[in-house]
Amino acid sequence: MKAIQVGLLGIGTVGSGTYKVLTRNQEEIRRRAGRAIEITMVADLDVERARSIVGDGIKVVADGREVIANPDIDIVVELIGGYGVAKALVLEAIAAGKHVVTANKALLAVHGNEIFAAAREKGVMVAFEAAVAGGIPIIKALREGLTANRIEWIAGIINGTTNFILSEMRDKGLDFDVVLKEAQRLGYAEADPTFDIEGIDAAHKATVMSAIAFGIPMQFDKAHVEGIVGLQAADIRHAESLGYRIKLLGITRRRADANGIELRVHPTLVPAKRLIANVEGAMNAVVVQADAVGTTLYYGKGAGAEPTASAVVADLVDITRLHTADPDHRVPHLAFRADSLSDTPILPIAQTVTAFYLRLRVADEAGVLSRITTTLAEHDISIDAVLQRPSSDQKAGEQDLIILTHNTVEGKMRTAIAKMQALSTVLAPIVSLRKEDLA
Ligand SMILES: NC(=O)c1ccc[n+]([C@@H]2O[C@H](COP(=O)([O-])OP(=O)(O)OC[C@H]3O[C@@H](n4cnc5c(N)ncnc54)[C@H](O)[C@@H]3O)[C@@H](O)[C@H]2O)c1
Ligand SMILES: N[C@@H](CCO)C(=O)O
Ligand code: NA
Repeated sequence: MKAIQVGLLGIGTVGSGTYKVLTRNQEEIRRRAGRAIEITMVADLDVERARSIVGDGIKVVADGREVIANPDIDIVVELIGGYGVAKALVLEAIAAGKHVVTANKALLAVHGNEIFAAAREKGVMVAFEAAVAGGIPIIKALREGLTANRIEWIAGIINGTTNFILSEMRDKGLDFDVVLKEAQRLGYAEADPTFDIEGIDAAHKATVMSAIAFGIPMQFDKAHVEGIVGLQAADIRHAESLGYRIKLLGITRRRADANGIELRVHPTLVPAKRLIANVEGAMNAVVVQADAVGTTLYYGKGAGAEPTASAVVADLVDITRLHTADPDHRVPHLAFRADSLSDTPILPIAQTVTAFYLRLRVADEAGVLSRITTTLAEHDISIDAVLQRPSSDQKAGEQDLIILTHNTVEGKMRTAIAKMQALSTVLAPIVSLRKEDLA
C-alpha cells in the first residue's frame, strides 16, 4: 500500500525529534499502522538548517503554503508554535482537506473551538496528543481510556520548565535566572519563556484537559492564571517544614454544589507524601480523579524533542489507521460529540474552594494572634495549624505567623486577608498560597 505522506511545518526542537523518531522506528511503525508513514516535505523559515536535518531526499521549502498545496500530502504537522502564522496554516490545511497534527496548546486553548468546527465541516481530524504533557498519553487516557467515567477533577504538573526551576532552586540553591537559561538550552521552554514562568503554558494545557474531561468548549479566557515569579524561598522552606511541597499545578474540578467548573493554575502546597509532590525536574505528572476507576496517575516527560515527538508520531499512526473511517466513527475532538457539549460555566476564582497557607509578618506583641484568628473566624475560615517563626530577615520585635486553613471559599479568604492587612500589627504584605490535599 502507498505510504501516508506527511508534510512538516516547522522543524525546530519537536520537528527534528519527529523526523528522527519516524525514521528510526520506521519499520515498527509500518507494522503497527498497516502502511508506511513518511515525511516527504518540510517547510521552515531556516531552509538551510532544515536541509541539514533531513538531507537531500526530502523537499524543503520556506513557505508552509507550498506543503499545503501539494496534493500528495495527506497529513500536515504544525510545529511552528504561536497563534499567528500557525493558526492561518492550520485553517488552510483543513480547508485543503488535510488532516492536521499539532503540538500547539496555545493555538488550541485560544482558537480550538474555531479549528475543530472547521475540521468537522471538512471531515478531517485534528490530533494534539503532544499539546498536553508532551509524551504522556494523557489526551488518549482522558478521551478514550477513561470514557466510562464521570471525571471529578484533574491536577497536573504540566509545565516542565517551571517544575525544573522549582526543583533546581530547592535542591541546588541555584538562582531563578540560571535555571531558566538551562531549561531554554535543553529545549523545554516556550519561545517566549514568560509563557512558562507566568503559568500561561500550564493554563493552555489545563484548558484543553478541562474541555475534554467535562465536554465543554475551550475557555482559556476564563482560566485563573498565576505563575511562579512571585514565589519566595521562605515560603518554600516553611511549606517543607509543615510537610508540604510547592508545585505549579494546573487544576480543573467539577463543582456540582456550585453548578460550575474550576479552571486554575497557581503555585500549590501539596502534601509531601503524595506521588505528585515528588515529581522533580522537567518531568510532568497528571492525577485524574474519576468516579468508577478512582485515582489514576500519569507520569513522564512533558517536554523535549523525542518525548514530544513520541506523541506526534502516535497521532500520525492514529490518523493513518482512521482516515478511511466514517468521520462519525472517529473519537470526537473534545471526547464528547460536538452537538453534545455542555454549557456548564467556568467559575470565577472567588467561588473556588481550597485550603490556604498564609504568612503574616506581625509585631511581636500581646493580642496579635487573637485578632488574626478572630478575623478568620468572622469569615467562616477554620484554622488547621499555626506556626510562629522568627521573621525571615531576623528583625527584633517582629515575627512570621504561618497559618494553614481548612477548605474555604476564596472570596471569603480575600475579604479576610484585606481586613488582616489593615491591622496596624501586620507589618508587610500577607503571603497567601493555595493548598490542595489531592486525596
Ligand atoms: N519544545 C518542547 O518540548 C515542546 C513540547 C510540547 C509542545 N511544544 C510545542 O511545539 C511547537 C514547536 O515547539 P518547538 O520547541 O519545536 O519550537 P522551535 O522554536 O524549536 O521550532 C519552531 C520552528 O518553526 C520554524 N518557523 C517559525 N516560523 C515559521 C514559519 N512562518 N514557517 C515555517 N517555519 C517556521 C522555526 O524556524 C523553527 O525551526 C510549539 O507549539 C510548542 O509549544 C513544544
Ligand atoms: N514549555 C513547555 C513545553 C512542553 O509543552 C514546558 O516547559 O512544559
Ligand atoms: Na501528551
